[in-house]
Amino acid sequence: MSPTVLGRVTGPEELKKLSPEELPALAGRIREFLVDRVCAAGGHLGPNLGVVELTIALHRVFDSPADRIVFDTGHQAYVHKILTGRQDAFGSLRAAGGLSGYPLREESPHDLVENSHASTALSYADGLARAQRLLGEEQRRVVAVVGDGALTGGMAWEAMNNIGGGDRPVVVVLNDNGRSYDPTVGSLAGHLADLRRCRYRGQNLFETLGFAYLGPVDGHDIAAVEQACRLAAGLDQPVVVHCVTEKGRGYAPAENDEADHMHGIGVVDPVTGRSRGGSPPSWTGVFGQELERIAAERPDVVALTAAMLRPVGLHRFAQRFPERVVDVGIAEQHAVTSAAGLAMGGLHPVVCLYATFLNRAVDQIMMDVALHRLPVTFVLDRAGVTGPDGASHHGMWDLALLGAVPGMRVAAPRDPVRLAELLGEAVSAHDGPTALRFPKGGSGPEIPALTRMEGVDILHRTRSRPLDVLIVSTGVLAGAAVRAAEQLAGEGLGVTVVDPRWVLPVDPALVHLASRHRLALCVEDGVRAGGVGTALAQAAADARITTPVHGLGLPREFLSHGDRPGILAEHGLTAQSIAGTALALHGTVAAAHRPAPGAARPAASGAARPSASGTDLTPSPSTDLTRSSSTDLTPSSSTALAPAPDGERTLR
Ligand SMILES: Cc1ncc(C[n+]2csc(CCOP(=O)(O)OP(=O)(O)O)c2C)c(N)n1
Ligand SMILES: CC(=O)[C@@H](O)[C@H](O)COP(=O)(O)O
Ligand SMILES: [Mg+2]
Repeated sequence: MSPTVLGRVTGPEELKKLSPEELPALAGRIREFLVDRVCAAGGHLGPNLGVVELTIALHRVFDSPADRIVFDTGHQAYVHKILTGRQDAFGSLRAAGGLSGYPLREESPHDLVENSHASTALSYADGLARAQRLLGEEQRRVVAVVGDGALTGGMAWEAMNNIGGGDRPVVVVLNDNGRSYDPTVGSLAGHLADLRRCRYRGQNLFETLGFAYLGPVDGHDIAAVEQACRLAAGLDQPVVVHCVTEKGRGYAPAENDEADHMHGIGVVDPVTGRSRGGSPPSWTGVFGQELERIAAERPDVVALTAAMLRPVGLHRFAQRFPERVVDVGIAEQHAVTSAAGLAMGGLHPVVCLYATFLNRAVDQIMMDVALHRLPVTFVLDRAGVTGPDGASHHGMWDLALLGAVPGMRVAAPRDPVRLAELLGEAVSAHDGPTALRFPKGGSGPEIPALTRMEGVDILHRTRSRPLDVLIVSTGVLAGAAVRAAEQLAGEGLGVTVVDPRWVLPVDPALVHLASRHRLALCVEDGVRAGGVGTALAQAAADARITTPVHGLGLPREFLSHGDRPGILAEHGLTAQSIAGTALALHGTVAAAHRPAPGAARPAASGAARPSASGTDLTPSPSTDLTRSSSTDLTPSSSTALAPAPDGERTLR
């Protein structure tokens, strides 16, 4: 096997020059390359090992980027990246500023769609094919590569309906590894299994819907896939090329991994396929265990997942209560409305999703659940900054979206103890929907409260000082907020840190607390605009409270990939930055209200005042105090500060 065959492929043109005899060696080298790089960086290994030959064939038959190749979901596009000139960038896979784990237009003209949310490729393909026809560019082919899992999504069938009903020659390459859904999940799995066994030649769903059908093709036989694709490319109608592949192929640890053939992995030892170090209990694990405990006492509790049984922590629940867990496939919208039906029927459904995938089902949450005030609990894993999966995976929109849903109560546990407590409260609610959000990764230590006041946990207070700053911390930012308060206390400020636990809608107790302070700062691991800070500012304005309310969170932008701590730091969500922001804001507020007739008004400045302790308390990068502060969420700029009266030194 020539080690240089991979190095020679610097783009599709070079790939096309290889002889058929050289291709098995190329496939072997690509597999070695994938195992080496993905085990070192983490990422999607199994899906890519399964599409090596298929992707080689696609790039030899079609002429990308003139022909449009759209990868559904995009987690299986590593081989495509290798073949389109990006081998050298794999050392930085999924790291900040490095190669994205999904197609990314700025990386290459061969990348069309920046995705990760499944089941969209056929719709893109439909639109691209229509556009080409209208523009007279029909010599360009449109190819959608879609997995059997992605094909369980409703959008895929909305597109199939349109494509099959027309005569646009879209080529649908179905990458069927039979892995991404439980055969009991749906009837589609059974139909594909029948097609794989060449049965039901007279009852082919794709043909019935207006597609030509080529297959089943051995997806690891490059010549066979090439032949089928060339045939498909010559047809003047929509066509499905049904390729049968094996997820994780060619790497024993992935082939033998029962979970999902090493679908998505962290950093692992390439020899064993196992991670080298132990990791602390994950939020997901704590949740799964607690739901199982609750379900043992509450026969009405049922769980739903959209093709993510293990990733959302329901594996053990499913083993123990197989009748009480529903995996709907990649079908978040259906999951939500089906949960509404379960609730109408007298059960308490717990819909377990990644926060980013909640976006798919906002209308269903609003109209099918909330309008009917149904007791459905949404558990949003991977909320906030997720990290290496990038822009489409950060679960940063949920607070803003759910904040708009009438009757929705949202909780954000700060530690595993609160997760258990809040989950219990959520499934005890009978009069409307509830949601719980927590991030990706390890759950961390308990953060005890000093006291609980009207359901709000007081995490820190400086009793002997004036009440300068109220920090409202949401969820896991509590630890950073408390450390920030300790730094601020060292600077002579009186600071209170509270964790409302139920963050939306805003608890009136928070508004009252804000009124006792000169300044309120809300910190959240979500988009700032429309989040908890915005809601608190609105509630304060409605109550005619004049304390300025500032928000510290994520900007309304698509944030690229990197590691979670790095991204949080970049956006001012560390103890140091929270303290710096609070200090700077407090300085501005105090200066603005210092009566100094004749004295020059101090210019508002983004710089924190010099630190007595010598600590650099630079405000967060998102706090620009020289402009009308982008973080000032107080609705009316004319509101004046009303300091707490003298003597009001304790919380009430
Ligand atoms: C809307 C949405 N929900 C859930 C997911 C999580 N997810 C990522 S890949 C995947 C399985 C996809 O299966 P398939 O398309 O067959 O690809 P395979 O991994 O088998 O290659 C799922 C459920 C997603 N990406 N998008
Ligand atoms: C493509 C996709 O949506 C999932 O595979 C996701 O990348 C997994 O993320 P986690 O690694 O956080 O489970
Ligand atoms: Mg699959």
